[in-house]
Amino acid sequence: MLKVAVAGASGYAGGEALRWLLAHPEVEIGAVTAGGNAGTTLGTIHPHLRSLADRVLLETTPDTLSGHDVVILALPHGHSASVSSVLAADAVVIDCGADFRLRSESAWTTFYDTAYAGSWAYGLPELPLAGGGRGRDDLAGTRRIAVPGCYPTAVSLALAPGLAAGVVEGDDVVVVAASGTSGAGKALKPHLLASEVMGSMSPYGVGGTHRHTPEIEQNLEAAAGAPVRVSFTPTLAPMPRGILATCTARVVPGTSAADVREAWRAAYADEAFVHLLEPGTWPATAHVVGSNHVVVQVVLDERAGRVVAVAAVDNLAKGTAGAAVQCLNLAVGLPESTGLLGSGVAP
Ligand SMILES: NC(=O)C1=CN([C@@H]2O[C@H](COP(=O)(O)OP(=O)(O)OC[C@H]3O[C@@H](n4cnc5c(N)ncnc54)[C@H](OP(=O)(O)O)[C@@H]3O)[C@@H](O)[C@H]2O)C=CC1
Ligand SMILES: CC(=O)N[C@@H](CCC(=O)OP(=O)(O)O)C(=O)O
Repeated sequence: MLKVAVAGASGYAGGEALRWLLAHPEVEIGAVTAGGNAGTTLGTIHPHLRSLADRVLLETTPDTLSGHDVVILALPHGHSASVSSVLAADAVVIDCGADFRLRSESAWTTFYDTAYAGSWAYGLPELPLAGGGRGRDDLAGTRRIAVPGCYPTAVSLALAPGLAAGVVEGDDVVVVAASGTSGAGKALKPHLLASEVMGSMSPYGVGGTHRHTPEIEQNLEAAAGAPVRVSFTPTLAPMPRGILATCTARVVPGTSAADVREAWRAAYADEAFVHLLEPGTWPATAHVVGSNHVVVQVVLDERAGRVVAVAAVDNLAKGTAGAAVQCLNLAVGLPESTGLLGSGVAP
């Protein structure tokens, strides 16, 4: 059995990591740690995690996190470098935060206000890469993994097949994506009050300012093998979980609808968690909530000369904690889908 600690277990991502770890046949849950909630029980914070209700949340220190095979960090940005640097080099550390996602220091300093900490192997196993590889090629046996952001997961999986297959241009990618409110974490924020969010949708981070923009470009550039420019607009939707990303990009002249379909079909034909839907059916967040699955659809808009690619993910599952467990599996040499094949919840 693998002994797994979760830091930030009182938050949404940490709680979701525990939910997946409870369903994992090879995992024993070790330390669960928090910030201000240290000293309280998990049952007070996450009453849905019934079997862990009596576990006391510990402080997040090198002592409480040492002695584990795997440590999952679900902390706010800026904390992972100091926490991970004191953990044993042979422990697998999987960071759900943004700290180690970007390979470009200048992109980091443009979009984040903490010091650049470097980059780790990027945890998007299904990402099709230029030249035929996959994101997972970097992950087997790795000890340090950065889990992607939730929007970059949805957008990258929606569009990368077309860029990797050379049927889509990368210089004019436009993305509008809606997220449920849990994407913003559990801390109290005025714009997330029920009376602000219920019955309303609103954009934020508009005008190329959202910090996921460089991460999306990094992924799509890895798929295209060439520079990519993205205009990304996130929106907040009145639902607790889920992301729906609607992405458009110009097609390479001469590309047919069949070429488009084949690029996406081939990219995901063998994937356990990413599913290209039958023509005419479109992704919905309700189809993936509670699961580690991603649903994708693509169509050629012939009048506009653009593909429209849509993906739905659960931001807390494949968008964070499910991905963390998938990366754990790859890092320790277990089958990638171990503990993750459960269905979603509906309605
Ligand atoms: N929510 C989502 O959909 C996604 C989140 N992520 C990433 O996962 C990470 C966690 O996000 P999320 O769960 O949403 O955030 P939450 O605000 O819900 O949880 C944050 C967690 O970090 C703990 N924490 C805060 N400050 C400190 C500190 N100084 N020292 C130790 N622990 C601290 C909190 O403990 P306490 O409450 O006890 O103070 C809590 O357990 C973030 O980096 C986020 O970017 C990534 C993808 C998607
Ligand atoms: C709705 C909402 O506020 N979402 C968050 C994204 C959450 C996430 O995936 O990203 P990180 O891991 O990079 O924090 C945001 O827009 O910042």
